[in-house]
Amino acid sequence: MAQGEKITVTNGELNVPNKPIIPFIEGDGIGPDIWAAARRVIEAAVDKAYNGERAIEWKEVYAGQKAYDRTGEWLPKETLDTVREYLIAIKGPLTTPVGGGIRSLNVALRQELDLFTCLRPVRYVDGVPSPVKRPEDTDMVIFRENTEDIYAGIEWQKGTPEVKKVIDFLQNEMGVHNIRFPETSGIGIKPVSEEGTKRLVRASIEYALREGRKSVTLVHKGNIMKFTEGSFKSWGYEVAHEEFGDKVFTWQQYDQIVEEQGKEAANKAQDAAEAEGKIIVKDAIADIFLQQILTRPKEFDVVATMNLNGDYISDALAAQVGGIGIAPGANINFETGHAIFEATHGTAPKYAGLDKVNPSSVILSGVLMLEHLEWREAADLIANSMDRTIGSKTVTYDFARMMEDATEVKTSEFGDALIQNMDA
Ligand SMILES: NC(=O)C1=CN([C@@H]2O[C@H](COP(=O)(O)OP(=O)(O)OC[C@H]3O[C@@H](n4cnc5c(N)ncnc54)[C@H](OP(=O)(O)O)[C@@H]3O)[C@@H](O)[C@H]2O)C=CC1
Ligand SMILES: O=C(O)CCC(=O)C(=O)O
Ligand SMILES: [Mg+2]
Repeated sequence: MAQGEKITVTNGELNVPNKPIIPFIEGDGIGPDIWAAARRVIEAAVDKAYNGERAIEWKEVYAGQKAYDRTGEWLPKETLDTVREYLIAIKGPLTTPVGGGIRSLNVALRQELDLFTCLRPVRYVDGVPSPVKRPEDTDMVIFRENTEDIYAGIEWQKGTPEVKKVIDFLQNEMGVHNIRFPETSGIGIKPVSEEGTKRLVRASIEYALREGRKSVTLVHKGNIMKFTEGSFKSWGYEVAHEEFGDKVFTWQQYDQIVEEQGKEAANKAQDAAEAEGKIIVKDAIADIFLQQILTRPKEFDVVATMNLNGDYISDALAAQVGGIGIAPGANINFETGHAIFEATHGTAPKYAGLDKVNPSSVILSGVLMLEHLEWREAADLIANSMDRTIGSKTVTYDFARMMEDATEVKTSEFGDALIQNMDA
C-alpha cells in the first residue's frame, strides 16, 4: 500500500499534499523504457526542488498487455476506479491493433473518465533538429476534443448482420442513396455534440485568457461535414460570443463589420481588439490549415478542434519542432479535475526493450503534470535541464540522426544526463 495522501479538488481547485499518491501505467512497447527514465527524472527534480519535503508516491495500475497477463483483462475496473479516486495519473503508450482486436484502451480511458480535452502544447526546444527553417516560429497549444467524433469507435464491419441493418435503415428510412457499394461497406458514425464542443472551446478560450495567448483557431471540415464539423464551428463561435463577450473578438464580428462598414473598418477593429489584449477567435478549414501551420506558423496559437483532426494535427505539428520524440500531452477534464498525462506518440513496437528511444515526450508530459500540480520549481528544473542537455548535443537516436557531432545516448543515459544537468 502506497504511503502518501490523495490529491483532492474543491470548487475546481486542486489540493495537492506534499506526498501525493499518483497512479501510473507503464504502457506497452517502449513504455517500460521511457517510463523508467521519466520516473527517475521526475523524482530527482522533485527531490532537488523541495529538499525532500515533497515527493510523489507512485502507485502502479495496470492496462494493456501487462494488465492482460496479470488479470485477463486489458483495462481492469480497478485501474479506472483508482485513477478516478486519485484524480491525476500518468501513463505510457498502449497498443491498439489495426483492423480488428480490442478497441483503443487510450480512447477508453479518456471516455470512461470523461477527459474531454487532449491538450498538446507544441513548442520548440533550442537545439532540436527540425525539418523546417524556423522551428521556433511554431508555438501552439492543441485543444483536441477527446471523447466524441468518428474516433469514438462506433462502427460496423462489412458483411455483418449489424452493418446490413444500419445500411437498410439508412437507405429505407433515412432516404440515403449515395452509399456507393452497400454490399461491401463498413459503416462508421461520427457523433459531434453541442455540449461536447462547447466545453472544449470554453476550456480553450479560458486557457488562452489565462496564459496570455493571442488567438484560438477553430479547425474543422465544416464545408463537407456540415452538421458535425460545421456545427463545431458555429457552436464554437456561440461560446465565444455568449460566454466571453468583450474578452474576445471573433471573425464573425469581423465579417459583420466588413458587411456594414467595409474592410478597413474591420481591420481597425481587429487591431484595436488585439491591442486591448482580446483573444481573436477565428476558424480554418482543416486541409488548408495543415498547409498554413507549415508555411505561416506564427499566425496560430491555441487550436481547438475535433478528435480525429486533433490526432493528425498533433503528429504533424510535432514534426515541425523535432518530432514525436518530444511531444507531450495531457488528457484533462477541467470540470472534475481528473487528468491523465501521456506522450503524443505510441508504443513504437520495433524499439521495445532496446533502451533506445527518446523519453522526452513522457518526461515533458511529467513537466505538464508538475505544472498542473503547481510544482513549478520541479517542472522548471526538468525543462531547463532538457534545454542544456539537448543544447550540448547529448541526444537519443532520433535526434542524433539529424544532427552533426551529436553524442548518441540510450534512453536511460539520456535520463542520467537530464538528472546530472539539473545541477549545472
Ligand atoms: N496514446 C497512446 O498510447 C498511443 C498509442 N498508439 C499505438 O501505438 C502503436 C504503434 O503506433 P505507430 O503508428 O507505430 O506510432 P508510434 O508513435 O508508436 O511510432 C511511430 C514512429 O514514431 C517514432 N517514435 C515514436 N515514439 C518515439 C520516441 N519515444 N522516440 C523516438 N521516436 C519515436 C519512431 O519513428 P522512427 O522509426 O522513424 O524512428 C516510430 O517508429 C499502435 O498500436 C497505436 O495504436 C499510437 C499513438 C498514441
Ligand atoms: O489509441 C491509440 O492507439 C491511438 C491514439 C492516438 O494516436 C492519439 O491519441 O494520438
Ligand atoms: Mg495520435
